[in-house]
Amino acid sequence: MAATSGKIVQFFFVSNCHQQNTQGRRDYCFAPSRLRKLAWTASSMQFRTLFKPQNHFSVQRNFHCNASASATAVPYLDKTDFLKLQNGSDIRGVAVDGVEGEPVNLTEPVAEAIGAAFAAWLVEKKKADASQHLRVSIGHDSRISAKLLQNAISRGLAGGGLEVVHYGLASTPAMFNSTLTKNEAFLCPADGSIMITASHLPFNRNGFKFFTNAGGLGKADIKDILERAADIYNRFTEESLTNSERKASLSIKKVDYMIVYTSDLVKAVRKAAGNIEKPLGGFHIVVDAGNGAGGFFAAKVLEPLGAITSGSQFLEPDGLFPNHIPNPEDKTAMKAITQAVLDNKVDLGIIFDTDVDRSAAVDFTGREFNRNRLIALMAAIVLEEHPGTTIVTDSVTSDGLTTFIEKKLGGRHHRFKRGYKNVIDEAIRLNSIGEESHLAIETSGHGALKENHWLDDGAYLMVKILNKLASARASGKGGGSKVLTDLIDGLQEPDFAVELRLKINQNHPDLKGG
Ligand SMILES: O=P(O)(O)OC[C@H]1O[C@H](O)[C@H](O)[C@@H](O)[C@@H]1O
Repeated sequence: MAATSGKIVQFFFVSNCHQQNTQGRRDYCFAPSRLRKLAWTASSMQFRTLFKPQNHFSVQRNFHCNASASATAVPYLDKTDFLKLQNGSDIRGVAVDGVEGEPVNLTEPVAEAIGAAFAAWLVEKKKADASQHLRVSIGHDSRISAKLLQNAISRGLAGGGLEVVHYGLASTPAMFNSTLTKNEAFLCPADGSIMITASHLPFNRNGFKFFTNAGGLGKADIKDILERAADIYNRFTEESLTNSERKASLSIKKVDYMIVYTSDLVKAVRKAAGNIEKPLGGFHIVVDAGNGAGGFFAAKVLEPLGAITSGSQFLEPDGLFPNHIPNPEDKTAMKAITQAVLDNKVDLGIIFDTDVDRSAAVDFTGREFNRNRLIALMAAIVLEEHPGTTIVTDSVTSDGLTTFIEKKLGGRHHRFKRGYKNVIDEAIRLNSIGEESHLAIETSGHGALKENHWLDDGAYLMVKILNKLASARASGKGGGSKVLTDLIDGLQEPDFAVELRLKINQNHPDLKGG
């Protein structure tokens, strides 16, 4: 294996893979813990490409992974191992081996147990009896471990008696949307939905976000599911694993749900523009999907609306994220989309994170609409529609933003705990106690609107911005994205802002008892 720079790492999936050495011998690899039962099949797929992923390791893609686990190997894990996979209201773990100090903990059997646990949780939640076949939709982003985890979690769901529908490459907001859509031709609505993603985290991570039509699952639900998963996992037998695999092979269906989701976005822009077929005709807009799942936005949303999208970049899914981290909070990512805007002399640039629940934009001069500026822009748009409404944001927003929302726009700025689910739940709570709020948004680029079912959707935020562009032109105001820039005129910006994130060791003795 040759190195081009830095450290050489050969990546392989620990849970269910083998590497083939030069003599053609297969070396099986498993998580280094107490093995209770062990047997994997060896059907394989192989990748051989030299590339340089986002973490600057030089890596030769040379690994072989089973498409399915046919039988019965589960190393012993206890409840705490499962609970460590909780990341707020998501599940996140390491799914690909090879990064020093980051052993795989999101293996296929673990994912299968989580699927079975979600099935049991959902049946209980929906008070479904055995005759009702609840339906769960599953989508994933571009990560290299996506397919294996999809198949594993599907086995858990199918084993639990649920109908499983695969959407393939999808966005997180589309998955939530599938629980709301009523369209039997696309097997909707789904009773539950799972997005396989670790958002903007490095390529070796992966995880799950869960939805019902009531929204994303909260922290308590995730803990409940992980506790159930630990019990299920340690009760796995050869027979139960074979049975769930058989059920999965008989029951999994596939649909291209992104057709429904993207056409809803297109309809929303057309409607806001007074039912014009191509309200973005003549606008030149570039998209940077960072090789995540958001590439659809150029061809499936902007182009049908009439926009030119040439110069868009990193639209092809590549789970090694070879160009930049797909995250609008990341400086390199913002620099990349800004450069694309300036090089192509376009009206607007749009950037998404890997699973498209975060977004940001760049105006024609290269000015970034991210962090406080994105919130100010969205607040200006929403406050025009709902004068006086409360804008709920995360806690690290600037005082200049508060002044802008309250003094210039006439709204109220309600700062709350960081975390997209926290700000959304807070906005819903405020409405329930009589304080009107139409927007919950974070500096991270996550944002949800009341008019869109509080769906945390980076693509919908961009739709609101596109509506503004289209309506400004329809009313005779030209100037491309200047209309957006003008909306945040008067926003005071901090001269200097730096964010420090401290790694806290949860097991440190100083944290005990306090
Ligand atoms: O799902 P993600 O895009 O990773 O975001 C989930 C959360 O990640 C981090 O904790 C950020 O600080 C939060 O602002 C964000 O809500």
